[in-house]
Amino acid sequence: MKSRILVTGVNGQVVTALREAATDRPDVELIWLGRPDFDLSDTENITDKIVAAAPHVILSVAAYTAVDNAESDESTATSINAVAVGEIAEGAARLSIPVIHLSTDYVFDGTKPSPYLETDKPNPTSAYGRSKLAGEQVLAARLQNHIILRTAWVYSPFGKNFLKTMLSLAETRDHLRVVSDQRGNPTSAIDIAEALLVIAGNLLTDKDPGLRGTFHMSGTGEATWAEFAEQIFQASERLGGPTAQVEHIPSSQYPTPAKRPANSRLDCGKLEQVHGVRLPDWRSSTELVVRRLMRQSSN
Ligand SMILES: NC(=O)C1=CN([C@@H]2O[C@H](COP(=O)(O)OP(=O)(O)OC[C@H]3O[C@@H](n4cnc5c(N)ncnc54)[C@H](O)[C@@H]3O)[C@@H](O)[C@H]2O)C=CC1
Repeated sequence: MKSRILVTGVNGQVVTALREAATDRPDVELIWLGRPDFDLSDTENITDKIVAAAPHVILSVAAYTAVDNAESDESTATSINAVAVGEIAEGAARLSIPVIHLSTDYVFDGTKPSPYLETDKPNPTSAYGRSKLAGEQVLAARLQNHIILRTAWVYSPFGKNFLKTMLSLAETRDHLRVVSDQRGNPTSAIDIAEALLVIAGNLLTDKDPGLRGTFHMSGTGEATWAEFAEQIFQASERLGGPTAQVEHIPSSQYPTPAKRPANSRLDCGKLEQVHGVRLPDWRSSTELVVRRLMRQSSN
């Protein structure tokens, strides 16, 4: 029997990667609920629509992801990232199915000197981080059969992300100033999508409570944004694409409305131990994404 997997969102980085990942999986039937028919800011109808779709598992991917805009629009961010997640949990509870929910490194304040563990206390410093933490809490309170997967620094050939911004800026500039006092784990949406399908399979075949709960899932290896940019340009230059010199600057020289954690690194050992999932090294995945974008632009 095919696993019927409901994904929230119809586009965006991870959703698009999931569409691709499912195309060569005859054992998986992906269904999407997204705008305009399914709007997470219209929290009234979410539960009924989920129940009507009758999935075996839900991948809760869609979110209000405009980190800086959330500072001046926290109520919308909270409605989409937390209140709606409670309604998704309610739908799952009615169907007795699991929810796998994506969350973020921004639930932490970044003051820890080493990678964050699932047991570390969240302390978000931004409105977006607070809204995502509230989503985690509402899900955990309403549905035992859940996984919260915190990821970070997502990039891909799709949608908007740092990697695509760097390549596009390098088309017109030969020198870029990039923040070098924030450290994290760049994570490819393509790798996230593959992992989500494995983890969904694990939940559908095994009722063990040990497989449920909160897990960290980011690319293997770490970087600052400046180092990430340098790696992108190295790959791009090798493949005949645009490149630029990267000047390392402190965050104080690149002020943003939302405060970002200085340390975003996530310890992903628990996910590997419990689910057998370890995402590839961020450098090799960066190369793959740059390669794909180069191919697309030459077609
Ligand atoms: N992008 C990043 O660097 C990180 C993302 N995450 C989390 O990963 C998940 C996926 O992120 P991305 O794919 O990068 O996001 P994205 O911004 O590329 O896509 C967001 C998706 O949410 C949908 N969406 C937004 N508002 C909606 C609404 N009111 N109703 C229905 N759908 C709505 C969009 O249509 C889109 O499908 C999100 O839950 C995000 O919080 C976690 C850590 C880092």
